[in-house]
Amino acid sequence: MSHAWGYGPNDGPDTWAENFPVANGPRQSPIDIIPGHAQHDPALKPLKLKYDPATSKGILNNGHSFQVDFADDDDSSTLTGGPITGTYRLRQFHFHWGCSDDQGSEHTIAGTKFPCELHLVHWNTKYPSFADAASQPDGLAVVGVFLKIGAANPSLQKVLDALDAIKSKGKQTTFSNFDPATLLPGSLEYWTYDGSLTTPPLLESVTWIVLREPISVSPAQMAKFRSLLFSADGESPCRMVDNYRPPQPLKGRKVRSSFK
Ligand SMILES: COc1ccc(C[C@@]2(O)NC(=S)NC2=O)c(OC)c1
Ligand SMILES: [Zn+2]
Repeated sequence: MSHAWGYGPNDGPDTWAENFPVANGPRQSPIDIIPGHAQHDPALKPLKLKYDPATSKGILNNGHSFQVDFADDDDSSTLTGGPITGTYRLRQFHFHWGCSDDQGSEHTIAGTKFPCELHLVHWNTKYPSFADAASQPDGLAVVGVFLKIGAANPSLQKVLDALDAIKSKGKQTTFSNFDPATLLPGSLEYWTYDGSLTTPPLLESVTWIVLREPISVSPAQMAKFRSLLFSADGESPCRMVDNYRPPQPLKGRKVRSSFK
């Protein structure tokens, strides 16, 4: 049985627990990060992100967001270091955004919302596949990057230029030779905590690594995100906006920082 879920008044985040009871679990994401409550952990290692542009394959409108998918059959594009042990392979990246520039991110910083948030999804190679890893408590590691209104971002523009080809749900096209490292800020300082996927099935398998420094996005570039549709061809058009889950209860979890 397919459990249709979305971000609207009848199928949005407040309804997800009906079909996915883990929505009320002990390690749900996103959260509101309060910098003064985070504890600096000097044992945390620097993040090491090694990405090969040759691994980028395609870009897809999945009806909830859009994602850029990567070849993950070897260790060409990986995350190591940081709070994780071992090697995690890059699987995909995607975004969450709002209907206006005053909302859209999933994580918030002392209540502050950003207009957009990038998620770079990696899976633990101690497991045989992404699908196996997604059900394990140490299976995934997601790097979250905030987007803040400012100058137009040339690297992001390469991604946005592909959106006309994937306007509606189910559309995809090739997206080759893209280096996701060009979407990272200058500093890789981060907060980290144990959490979950932020859409159904909301699996509690994510080590979150949220970067402190945002990247820039222009108002015109935000308008491009909002040109996408949740709906498929032939359905009544529904603009893809506000595809974010609000912060969830911390339930005693500690948030650590890699910086003082
Ligand atoms: C079954 O595996 C899944 C399912 C959904 C997502 C997407 C998402 O729920 N997770 C994050 S993080 N943001 C999201 O929107 C996923 O991403 C790793 C993996
Ligand atoms: Zn996400």
